[in-house]
Amino acid sequence: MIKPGRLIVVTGPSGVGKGTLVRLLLTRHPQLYLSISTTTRQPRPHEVEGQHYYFVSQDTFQQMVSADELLEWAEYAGNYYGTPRKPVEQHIQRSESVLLEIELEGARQIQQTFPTALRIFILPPNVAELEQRLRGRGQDSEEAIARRLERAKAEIEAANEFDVQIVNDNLEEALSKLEAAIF
Ligand SMILES: Nc1nc2c(ncn2[C@@H]2O[C@H](COP(=O)(O)OP(=O)(O)O)[C@@H](O)[C@H]2O)c(=O)[nH]1
Ligand SMILES: Nc1ncnc2c1ncn2[C@@H]1O[C@H](COP(=O)(O)OP(=O)(O)O)[C@@H](O)[C@H]1O
Repeated sequence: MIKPGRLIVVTGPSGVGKGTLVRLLLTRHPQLYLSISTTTRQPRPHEVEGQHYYFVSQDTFQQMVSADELLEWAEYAGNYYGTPRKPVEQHIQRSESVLLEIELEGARQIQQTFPTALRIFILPPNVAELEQRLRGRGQDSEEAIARRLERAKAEIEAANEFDVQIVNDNLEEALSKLEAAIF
């Protein structure tokens, strides 16, 4: 069984399927708490405030950084993203396990502040498939897709820094590997 109150970080390039895997994981294991990030990115049409993200202005984000309200934060493809500190600490204190779905720089910060966190990197079968998934998702502009792909190369090179690497080729198989890593 998973140790109570554990922090689990899931990282990987945009479009690799992190969100899909994490959603499925939560359906099967509702005892896991998924941290809801704060971002300066504009909401996508289906995204709901407080469910997918807390959408804030740059000023508000900066104030949160200054007040040390974020456990980690990073700039990604022209926007800022960060993990609100309080809910994570509260759940960990209650011995509940917390999932963070964040990018590489944030995962590196967590390595410093929470060295016992379990850090998992999700890889695509190949970069062409990653690009297809980003386009197929149909959520981002050409410019946003290009920035995500550019960032993806450096991210994939850092996969070995993580405790576990999982290739998301077949979704069910990747989900099973994710469960095996956590539980
Ligand atoms: N460091 C950090 N990264 C985050 C946070 N929330 C989301 N991200 C990452 O920011 C990147 C962009 O997220 P998003 O714009 O939602 O695009 P998507 O992941 O491709 O759907 C992804 O790699 C997310 O995992 C956060 O709180 N901190
Ligand atoms: N194993 C997979 N095989 C094929 N398509 C996938 C797989 N996993 C996810 N996808 C699709 O890829 C796209 C990006 O997935 P998403 O979960 O939004 O990625 P991320 O959260 O890492 O940016 C979505 O359209 C999703 O349905």
